[in-house]
Amino acid sequence: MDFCEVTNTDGGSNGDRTPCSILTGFLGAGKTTLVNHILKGRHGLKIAVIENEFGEVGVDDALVLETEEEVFEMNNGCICCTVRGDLMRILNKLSKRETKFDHILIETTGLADPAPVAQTFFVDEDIKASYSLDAIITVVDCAHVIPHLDEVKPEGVENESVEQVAFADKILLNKIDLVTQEEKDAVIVKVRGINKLAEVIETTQSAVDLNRILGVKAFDLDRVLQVEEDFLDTEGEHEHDNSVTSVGIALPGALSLPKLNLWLTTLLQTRGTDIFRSKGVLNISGSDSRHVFQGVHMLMGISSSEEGVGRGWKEGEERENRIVFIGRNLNREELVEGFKNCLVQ
Ligand SMILES: Nc1nc2c(ncn2[C@@H]2O[C@H](COP(=O)(O)OP(=O)(O)OP(=O)(O)O)[C@@H](O)[C@H]2O)c(=O)[nH]1
Repeated sequence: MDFCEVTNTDGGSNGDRTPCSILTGFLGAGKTTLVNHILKGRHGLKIAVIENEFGEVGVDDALVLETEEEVFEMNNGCICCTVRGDLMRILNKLSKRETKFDHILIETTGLADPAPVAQTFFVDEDIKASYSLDAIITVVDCAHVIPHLDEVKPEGVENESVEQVAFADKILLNKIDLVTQEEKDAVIVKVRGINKLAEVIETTQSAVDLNRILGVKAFDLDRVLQVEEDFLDTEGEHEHDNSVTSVGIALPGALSLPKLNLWLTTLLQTRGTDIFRSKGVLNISGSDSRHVFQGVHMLMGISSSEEGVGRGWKEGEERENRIVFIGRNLNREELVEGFKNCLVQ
């Protein structure tokens, strides 16, 4: 992979304020891949990552690279609603540290509206004094985004996918390896219909030149106020699509890889329209490697630490299997039963 040098080594600081980027994009678009790409870059920046994950059984901590950078988890709700207080607390705590970070990355869940997260930087006096919002970076999955952008939600319910594109300062058109030229052009037309001003950058594996996204001072409050005039109104309500839920399962034991492959392939082939996202960390029978499962709608893959994906099991670490499904009409019992059937007896 290309390593990118960030020449602006002050992290695009505004005075003493630390620049922050909000990384957003629908489920499975490539946000964690982008975080890993940034952490691997030779940019000389001391970066903190704040992660928010949807669902009660977290696996994202296992998917972010082992790194010297500090990663903070916020898994008690959605960043744009209930955990905004947690975000403010983490940011305020970090600003009081003696060793300061050069840049903060905030990865939202794929179902978050970035606007209330961005609002945090303008309504809290301590945060305003310590941080500047550098850019909202939206990762778009070219292969899957159109049905999500087109979806008509019930009255009053937000289309988070549209909000994520609308508020973006930088849009990564990711997974261009999965689409034809015509499909990509259709995504560009759709995205441009929602946001005419953001810079659009085509990527695979979220591999973007970091000079184009970090320390860029791209967030423009005036533009956002044109998109949403009550952006600074902290009393403003936003309603999520509650038909999208998650089922998280944690199981001890070892799994049979052929059984698991068959179960997941069949499940996603038949239910992959409703199951938007699935992911997991797995203990496979007969293998000492830690396996990672990734699914976005019907596309899925299982890879292992032996192949260089994720880290291996640590000495003494409990080899638990954790899997998460996010989507509509999920049947917990059926999913638990299916997953359990993949255990080696
Ligand atoms: N083919 C292809 N796959 C990609 C690309 N970028 C990311 N992926 C894969 O897409 C899957 C989801 O990527 P993540 O980075 O975990 O996506 P995410 O947006 O963090 O997902 P959530 O946090 O669950 O919303 C993984 O299997 C990635 O390896 C790409 O450009 N092309």
